[in-house]
Amino acid sequence: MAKMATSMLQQGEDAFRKLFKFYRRKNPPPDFSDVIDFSNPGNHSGKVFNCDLNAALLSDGDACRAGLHPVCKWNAFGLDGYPGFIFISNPFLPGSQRHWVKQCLKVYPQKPNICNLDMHMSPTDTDNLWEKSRDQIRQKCAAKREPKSLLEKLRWVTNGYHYNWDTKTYSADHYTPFPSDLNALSEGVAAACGFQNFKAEAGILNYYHFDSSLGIHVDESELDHSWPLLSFSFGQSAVFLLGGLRREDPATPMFMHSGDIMVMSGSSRLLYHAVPRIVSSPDKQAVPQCLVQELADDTPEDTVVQNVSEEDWAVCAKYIQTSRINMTVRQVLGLGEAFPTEPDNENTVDIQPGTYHEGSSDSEESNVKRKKQ
Ligand SMILES: O=C(O)CCC(=O)C(=O)O
Ligand SMILES: [Fe+2]
Repeated sequence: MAKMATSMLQQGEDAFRKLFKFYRRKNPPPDFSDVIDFSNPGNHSGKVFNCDLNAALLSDGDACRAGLHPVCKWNAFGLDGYPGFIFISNPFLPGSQRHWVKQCLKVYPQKPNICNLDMHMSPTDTDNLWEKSRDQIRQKCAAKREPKSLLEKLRWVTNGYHYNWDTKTYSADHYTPFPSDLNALSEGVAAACGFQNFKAEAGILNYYHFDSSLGIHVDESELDHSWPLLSFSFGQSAVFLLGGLRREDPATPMFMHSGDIMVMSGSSRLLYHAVPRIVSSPDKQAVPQCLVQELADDTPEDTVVQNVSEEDWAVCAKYIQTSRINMTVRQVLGLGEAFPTEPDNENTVDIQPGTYHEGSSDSEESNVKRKKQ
C-alpha cells in the first residue's frame, strides 16, 4: 500500500489528484506510512532536515506574550525540494492552544466577520453562533445522531480583508480590523522565520470534521507574494498534501497535528496544496493532550493568550473531539501598496460560495471548487 502512494508520485500526469483520492478513501482506509510526521521525523529523514531559525529575531519575551516557547526551543524543519517551506512542530506553551480554539469558536465568528452560513442565512441568524450552539454541543451524546448546531455547520470565517469567494479578490471596502491577538501570534512567527515586518491583514479560518476535506488549490489572491502564508492547526490531525507550481504536479503528504505551524514562503509560497483527510490526533485521546493542559499560573499579565473558563472549555472540548480548526494568515498588500481602484471583473469565476469544504461528499471536486485559482 505504501508502494501505491509512492508509485502515484511517479506517474506525473495528475499525480496530485490521484494522491488526494488515495488519502480521502474510506474503505479500505489508506496506508499512512508515507505521510511525513514531523513530530517523529526519523522515518523520513531523507526528505526532512532541521531548520535553524535565528532565535535573535524574536525575543523570548515577545514569544511568551504570543503564547509560544522561546525560538531556541522550537523544532523547525525544512523539506527537501521545497525551499521556503518551514514546518514548526507545536511551539505553543502548555495551555495556550486552548485560547485559539476558543477564539475560533466564540470570538472570531462574531459579526461583522463573515462566515459560510452568511451565504444563505440572514446576519441576525448567523450572529452569536456560540450562544445559539453551546448548550446543544455540550449536551451532545456521541452515540446518537443528533441535529447539528450552527457552530458545527461552520466551515469558514474570514477576518481582516474579507476574501470574496466569488471574485477571488480582497478589497479595501470589505475590511474589519484584524484581531490583535492573532496579529501578535502571526507577527511573532513571521519574525522568527526572517519576515520582520509582516503585517497580518487577512485570515481564513477553516473548520473541519472527520468527513471534511479541502480541495487542491493555491493561495494567490494576495497582491504581494513576497510575504509568507502562515498556517496554524488545532484539534484533530490532518493529512496535508504539498504539491508543485502546477496543479497536476506530484505532492508530498505530511501530518499536521494540533499546535503545528506551517510557513509557506519564497518559492513555496505559490505551491498547490490540499487537505484530503482529517484523522484522530496521534495520542488517540478524545482531546489531544496538548489541549488538555491549562495555562501556567505564572503566565505574564501582558500575554495575548487568555485562560479559557471551564464553562467555555467544556464546549470547545466537546467540539474538538471530532474537529480540526486551521487558521491561515496572509499579508495582502506590499509596502505602500493599495488596491486597484477599478474592480477586476474579468476575474469572476463560477464557484458557489460556501461549497468548498462540504463534509460528506466523496468527490475531491466538491472542495476543489473553492479556490481553483
Ligand atoms: O487546513 C489547512 O491546513 C489548509 C488551509 C488552506 O490551505 C487555506 O485556508 O488556504
Ligand atoms: Fe491554502
